[in-house]
Amino acid sequence: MIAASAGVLPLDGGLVEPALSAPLSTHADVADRAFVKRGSGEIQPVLALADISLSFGGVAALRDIDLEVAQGEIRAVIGPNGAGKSSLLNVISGLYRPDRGRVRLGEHSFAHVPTARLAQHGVVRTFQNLAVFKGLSVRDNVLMGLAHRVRAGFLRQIAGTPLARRIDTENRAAAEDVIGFLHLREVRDRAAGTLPYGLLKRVELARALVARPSLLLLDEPFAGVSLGEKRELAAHVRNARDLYGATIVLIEHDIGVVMGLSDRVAVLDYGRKIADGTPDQVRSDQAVVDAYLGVAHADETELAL
Ligand SMILES: Nc1ncnc2c1ncn2[C@@H]1O[C@H](COP(=O)(O)OP(=O)(O)OP(=O)(O)O)[C@@H](O)[C@H]1O
Repeated sequence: MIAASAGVLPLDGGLVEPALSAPLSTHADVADRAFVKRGSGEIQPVLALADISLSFGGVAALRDIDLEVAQGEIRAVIGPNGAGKSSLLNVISGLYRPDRGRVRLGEHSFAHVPTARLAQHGVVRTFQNLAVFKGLSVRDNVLMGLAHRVRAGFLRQIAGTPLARRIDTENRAAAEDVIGFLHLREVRDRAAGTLPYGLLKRVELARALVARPSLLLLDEPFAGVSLGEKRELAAHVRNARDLYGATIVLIEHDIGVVMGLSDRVAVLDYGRKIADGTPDQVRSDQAVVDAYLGVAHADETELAL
């Protein structure tokens, strides 16, 4: 087995009922609408990393990484412990400045992504450790996902005006929409701290989605979630792409869930990208097998997923 958590999840048939009715996309659909067309007709990925390298002292966390993420794609980055997954997500979200290389978000290219302006570029990131406010209701937690839209100082200035009321009404409508979408209506008034962990992860996803990001970065979204909750959460992540239109990049340890959910998977090992392709391509890639097992294998070896 590739890893202790690498069980096969029946994701193809195990989707929970979506809150909205729309056809679910196939991998072929994603390939069709893979890139944003520029005026010139040139195609452009939503996210592109070029030649990214990053070291900590003598440790090369990332080496010469190229990665493209197409619009509407669910793109996973996997790899053994210490492979560089978190470093990569931190570079994309601007928490780390790479030593070399560029990050392009849509039309904008950065040597160091401005983390404080991520939302302006349509990018939202979740963190591995839950960042839910336990004393707040589910609804208020979701509303926090819109807090960046209007500066607090401006809100204070316009308090009580029709504009303030309109912003509040629009925000509440957006929150209700995503609460319904993620099947959280029954718990919307409950304090988040009273909910089980799997539901909290869903609240976090709701808070990330409420701003309708064009690119959603998920940091180990399935960590600590039970098997049944993983299936449900995976269906919600897929629906976030299919019905909310978010392009999704996720780093994840649970390879089983990744293989069932992702359109393409990039594999890191010791900071290098050693494979990049569809789940089937990656699953049978000898370098990937070797990286996970840490030993050389006969050519016919396949990942036992
Ligand atoms: N802030 C940091 N300071 C020093 N070294 C770091 C820092 N962040 C990452 N590293 C090192 O960079 C390498 C890649 O780490 P990273 O956390 O990106 O890997 P990972 O694939 O996310 O690992 P895991 O799956 O265990 O979370 C490791 O050798 C790690 O020790």
